Parts: sequence; structure tokens; C-alpha cells
Amino acid sequence: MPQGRRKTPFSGKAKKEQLKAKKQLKSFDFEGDQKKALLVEQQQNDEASSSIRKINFQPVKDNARSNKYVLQFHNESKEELKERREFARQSLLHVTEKELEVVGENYFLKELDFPKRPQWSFNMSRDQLEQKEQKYFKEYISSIEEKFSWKELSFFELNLETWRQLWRVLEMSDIVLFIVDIRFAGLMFPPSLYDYVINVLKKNMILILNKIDLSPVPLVAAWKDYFTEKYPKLHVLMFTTMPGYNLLGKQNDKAGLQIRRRKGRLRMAAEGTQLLLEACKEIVGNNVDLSTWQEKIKEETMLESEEDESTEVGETINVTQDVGYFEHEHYKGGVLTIGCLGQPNVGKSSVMNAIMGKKVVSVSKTPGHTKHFQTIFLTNNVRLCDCPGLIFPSKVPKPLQVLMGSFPIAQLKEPFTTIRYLAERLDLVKLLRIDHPEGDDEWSAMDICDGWAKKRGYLTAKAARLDSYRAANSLLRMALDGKICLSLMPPNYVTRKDYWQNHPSTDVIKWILARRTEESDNTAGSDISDEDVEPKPAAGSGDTEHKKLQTESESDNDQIDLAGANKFAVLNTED
Ligand SMILES: Nc1nc2c(ncn2[C@@H]2O[C@H](COP(=O)(O)OP(=O)(O)OP(=O)(O)O)[C@@H](O)[C@H]2O)c(=O)[nH]1
Repeated sequence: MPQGRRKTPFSGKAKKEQLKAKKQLKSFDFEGDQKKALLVEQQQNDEASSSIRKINFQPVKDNARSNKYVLQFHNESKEELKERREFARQSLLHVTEKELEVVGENYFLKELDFPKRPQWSFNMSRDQLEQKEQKYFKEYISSIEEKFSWKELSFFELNLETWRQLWRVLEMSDIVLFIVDIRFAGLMFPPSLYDYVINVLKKNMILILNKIDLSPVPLVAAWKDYFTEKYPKLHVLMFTTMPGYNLLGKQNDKAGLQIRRRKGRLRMAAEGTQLLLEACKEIVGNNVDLSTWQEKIKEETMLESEEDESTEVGETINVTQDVGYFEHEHYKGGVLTIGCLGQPNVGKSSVMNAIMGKKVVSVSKTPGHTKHFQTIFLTNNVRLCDCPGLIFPSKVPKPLQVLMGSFPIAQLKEPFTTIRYLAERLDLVKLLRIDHPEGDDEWSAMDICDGWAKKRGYLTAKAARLDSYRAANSLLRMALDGKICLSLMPPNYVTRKDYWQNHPSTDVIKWILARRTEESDNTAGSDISDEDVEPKPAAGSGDTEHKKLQTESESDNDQIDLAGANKFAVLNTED
């Protein structure tokens, strides 16, 4: 036998697999599904053996660069996932309304600070700066690992590149605009960021409570008051990027969603924007002349909705390239720079569009859509800067993070504990009008999913069993959109409901919502009648309306999102 490299035994099946893989690699130069699948598979294999999970990974050839800003989270272990799946099969427990009250500091612990940019100077080379930041970030992660186990922590951003985006936006901004989704406001606002912006950077900070169309008006008033009291230097504003949502009146009419849709061009959220302008005026004083911005709002308010919807994505965008060094000077050149920060999916891009009165940055239902910060001039001396969504380290439970939109639903390995979280706080059985799949009266999260799968006819392709996974995904998407609407509450809200019901700021809230018709203040999150849930279709019209609804809601970039607040329409929509 000739001397040389010893061959390892190779089965016929393994040989076949090898040849198949080679064939696939040969077709690498061709664009198409095969190449995409190969790259995603390659990424998944890498991931399985790594402690870091990369999310929204793009299957492109030049992946090193394109995927610089992908979300990176700690990978959950197999045991963790197994434990959670078993938990989802156990009977649901009832959670009282009082337990929806949250105190942010219990989740954003002091020991869980966010990464700050290490000291730098103009004498450092780009490489030196890069290395210093990498070393710092590694040490930062190790220090967290020493104090906490990954299991008890939330998903939070582990991609240094994304934190760098935050550092740059913080450096270049005169005012930091932090945006939260009102439904989860208490668990989206990191006190450590407030402390850093106000006390270390000595900058001003505005908190935008966005998506107020999704929460009851008294609850919005209570959240505003909570933040104003707790963070005295914070300017707190309420906002919706979908004002005039209820322009067409009744909401539980036979036509369901369609009647709640505001028709016409995408317009500026003028009421909310006016309040933002006033807050900015108070902050900048005489340093920047904001009269052009005021003019813009005035013009917009006077405009009739006859104009065309103008979509001008990228028109005035100046995607700022890597800014390694940036020395901040307040109101440099008489320009006010406002940096928009917040967790993924809170509506940062939508807020920018709503302030502009036209679509200038792209919006998506998929969390983590904005990858690189971008700047845009609102007027000749007001500049907005949109930062990618950032998840700060905390102890917010993972199922809740999914509902908050911090984690892309499509990438979830185990959606059922999130359904459990939801079903213990909202009466999903009643809301969805589902029957127990086994005729029982003890419900588990899995039963809810199976009940929904049965109702919607979701079956697996191979064995034609109920597709619980698809049902769970469908329910989570509805929760993200606000069709199934869960809102957390500030401390002591439940015992003081009457007080908030008649609070003076409820009038301002209704004005921001631009509601023209008299409506109940508790539209979101209240009880649902049978009539609301399953409206009888008008003779001969149901089918067409239903189809229209499907096509319109499919668009990922649909700024005037018809789904929005209408939890009454859960049975009218397709996912
Ligand atoms: N109901 C309601 N939905 C909103 C509002 N603002 C934004 N949305 C929806 O929230 C989703 C996320 O909006 P984006 O503007 O893409 O959010 P983002 O914070 O830029 O997201 P990332 O790119 O993940 O950082 C989209 O489906 C929007 O239509 C609002 O005021 N009310």
C-alpha cells in the first residue's frame, strides 16, 4: 500500500451528500433561491455552534459588508427551549389587571448599564480606535457575564457596530428624541440612557410616547404623568403617526376595518409635530430660528387632502458614511440636529415620516429594519437623524420582548410561551371565539394555538395535523400590529382609573389623535361583544371587502396601516 495521507472511511451516502454540496457550490455565481438557501444554511450551521445568533442575515455574496449591522442576540440553549415548550403545554394561570402595572427600574437594573464609547482623541489612528472599541466591548460583555446568567437576561444587542451607531447619533445630536411604543413604555425606557444624556453629555432629551392610537386615552394620560414626575428633565410628548384614524366614525360597523381607515394622502401628524416643535423651541431658545418649521406645519394644516400621496423615499436622504471621529458643537452652523433613538419597531422611521409629512425613510413591520443611521433635513436648519433600533440590556422577560417587537417573529424558535404570556393577560378564547381543540375547558397556550389553527384551517403539509406553529405566528403578528392589544400600565393605575378618566390631558390626547367623532375613551383593550367580533357581512359585499383588506394589509411598507388599533377585526384579516 503506497505511503501517504490515510483516507478516512466514507459511506456511499456521505459521498452522495458531498457531490450534491459541490454541485450547489458550482452554481454559486448564479442569482437565485439555491444560492440564497446555501448561504442561509451556512449561516445557520455556524450559528448552531455559536453562542451568538445573528438575525435578519442577508443571503448575499458580499455578506461580510452587507451584514455588518445584523441584530445579534445570545443564542438560547436547547434545554431552555425544551423547558419553555413544556411550559406552554401547562394550563394557563389567571393574571390580575394589577399585575400589568410595571416599574421600569425592576427590569433595568443599575448593574446592567449600556455600553458607552471609550475615550478617543484626534491623535488616534482609525485602527487604534477600532481596536480600543473592540477591546472595551469584549470586556463589557464579560463583565455582564460575570454578574448574570444569559437565561435571566433579555435579548439585547451584541453587535458592536449597532452600538457604534448609537454613539455617533448621541455625539452628533443636540436633542435626543427617544421613542417608545406606549403599550410597553415602562419597559422600553432605559433610565441609564436618561442619566447619561442629561448628566454626562449635558444634552436635552425628549421622550415620545408613540402609537397612542393603540392604548386607552386615560392610560396614555397616566403614562405621560408617570414619566414627567419621575424624570424631571425629560420633555414628554404623546404622538401617533396615524392621526385621524377614526375620521370615518363608527368602528364596530359591518365593514369593520375598512371604515376605520383614513383615506387620502399620507399627511403630517401635524398635532403631534406642533407639540414637538414647541418642546424644541423651549430647548433651543434663540440659538436656532425654527420659524421655517412652524411655517411648514401651518401649510400642512391648511392643505386639503386632495393632493397626491407623494412617496419620496431617499429623495433628501443623506446616508452618512462611517464617521469615525465627530466633535460635537452645539447647533453647529445654526443647525439643530435631532437624533431619533428607540428599540426596534417602536416607529422611529414612521415618526420621521409623520414629522416630514411624506415618506422619506422606509417603514417595516419587521423589527430591525433600519440598519444604518440616516440623516435628513426637515427644513434648512433642522436635521433629523434616524438610528437603527437598539435593545438595551435588561431583565425584561423574553416573551414580553417578542410582543414589544424587539425580536422578529419569523425568527422565533419557540413562539408558544409568548402566546401563554398573552393569553394569561387577555381573554384570547373570548376574543378569538375559538373552541377547545379537545372539547376540554382547561386551556394551555398550545390549545389556544390549535383552536386558532382549527378556526383558520391551518394544517401541516405532510400529516395534515393542526399547524400550531403557524397559528402562533399569526397571533403574534396580530399582537404586534395591535389587533390583539395588550398594554402595560404605570404603578397604581388600576386603583386610580377614575382619576385618569377625567384627567385634563385627555383632551390634548384626543386632539393629537385628531379624532373628529365622539368616541369611547377606552376603545383599545376593552371588552368585546359578540357583535363586534363576528359582524354579519352586508348582502353581496363581504367577499370583495375581505379581499381588498387582505391585499392592502399585506404590504410591509404600508404607512397608513389599516390594521392598527382595531382589535374588533381579528376575524376579518388574513395574516
Ligand atoms: N398603530 C400604530 N402603528 C404605528 C405607529 N407608528 C408606527 N407604527 C407601525 O409600527 C411598525 C414599525 O414602524 P417603523 O417606523 O418601521 O419602526 P422603527 O422603530 O423605525 O423600526 P426599526 O427599523 O425596527 O428600528 C410599522 O408597522 C408601522 O406602521 C403609530 O403611531 N400607530
